[in-house]
Amino acid sequence: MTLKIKEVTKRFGSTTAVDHLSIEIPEKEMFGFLGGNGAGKTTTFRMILGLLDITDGDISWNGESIGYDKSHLIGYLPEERGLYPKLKVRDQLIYLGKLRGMSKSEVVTELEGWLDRFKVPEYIDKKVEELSKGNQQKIQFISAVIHKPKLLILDEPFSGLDPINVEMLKEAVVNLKEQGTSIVFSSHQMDHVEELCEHLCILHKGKPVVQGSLREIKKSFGKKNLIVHADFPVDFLKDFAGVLHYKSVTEGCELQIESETVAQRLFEALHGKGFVRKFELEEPTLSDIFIEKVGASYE
Ligand SMILES: Nc1ncnc2c1ncn2[C@@H]1O[C@H](COP(=O)(O)OP(=O)(O)OP(=O)(O)O)[C@@H](O)[C@H]1O
Repeated sequence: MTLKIKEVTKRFGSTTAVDHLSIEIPEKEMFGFLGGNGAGKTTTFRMILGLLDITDGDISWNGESIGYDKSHLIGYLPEERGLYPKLKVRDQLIYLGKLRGMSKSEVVTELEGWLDRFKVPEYIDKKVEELSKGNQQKIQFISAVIHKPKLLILDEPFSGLDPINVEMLKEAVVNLKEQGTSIVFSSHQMDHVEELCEHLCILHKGKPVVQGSLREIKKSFGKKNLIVHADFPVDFLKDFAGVLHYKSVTEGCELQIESETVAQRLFEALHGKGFVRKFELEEPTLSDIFIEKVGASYE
């Protein structure tokens, strides 16, 4: 089971929201779909769901064209949450589950399982409007997964959740992946993507600017974060050529450097000045990569 997005373009009049995007997402994969505001993420999701026509290109699921008729295979947690406030959780989910071909008893069994898992079994008889925003989000998540979709699209799944609920939802998402669900997920919180995704794509103005495995992407960026802890003042390092950012910390400094060769020069400059307790080159974070690739041309 593979989702294939092939050379997909979407135009709204003179605006090109998605521009020649190609992605493949296999089974048991959690794929990170990143981009700044207006990059084209939601537009892509809506094309996958068949809610928007594709201007050019093709999206297929397991070799077959995808569209509205495949909606029972897909689960979607939209960024703008949309539950009926006056309905009880049970009735809401029965309604949504039936739309996806489930019987009432199947929905109730699944729903009870999920509510137990989220430690809120009593919510079954509550109206949505009686729940806090974060708890409404749990219900919306359940509504996206209750029919056991093969492909799950999560738009900013963790926004608005407290750290305990973030962990609970992460665990649920990882379990679904392990059971075989393909998951595409967008987030502005890079640490979540870094923790959960093996592959990712960063979109900028509709075009993919970084794409591939997280490990390879990091490797190709080189180690540009340097940590220096020393028993003597190290602020003279900030004046060296190739030092892009300098931050003083209690034990020394943290630097961003142009390339690994700059680190070699700094290492030599520290020689004989005193005791150096730490000199460590670190891989860039996903946030560093995002800022370098997208930030440079950000409006
Ligand atoms: N129905 C529409 N009509 C015209 N333009 C649209 C429409 N939907 C989206 N756009 C434009 O397409 C571009 C991509 O928007 P999209 O909502 O896909 O971005 P996004 O990456 O989801 O952003 P965000 O992170 O802010 O949710 C934007 O320039 C947006 O204004």
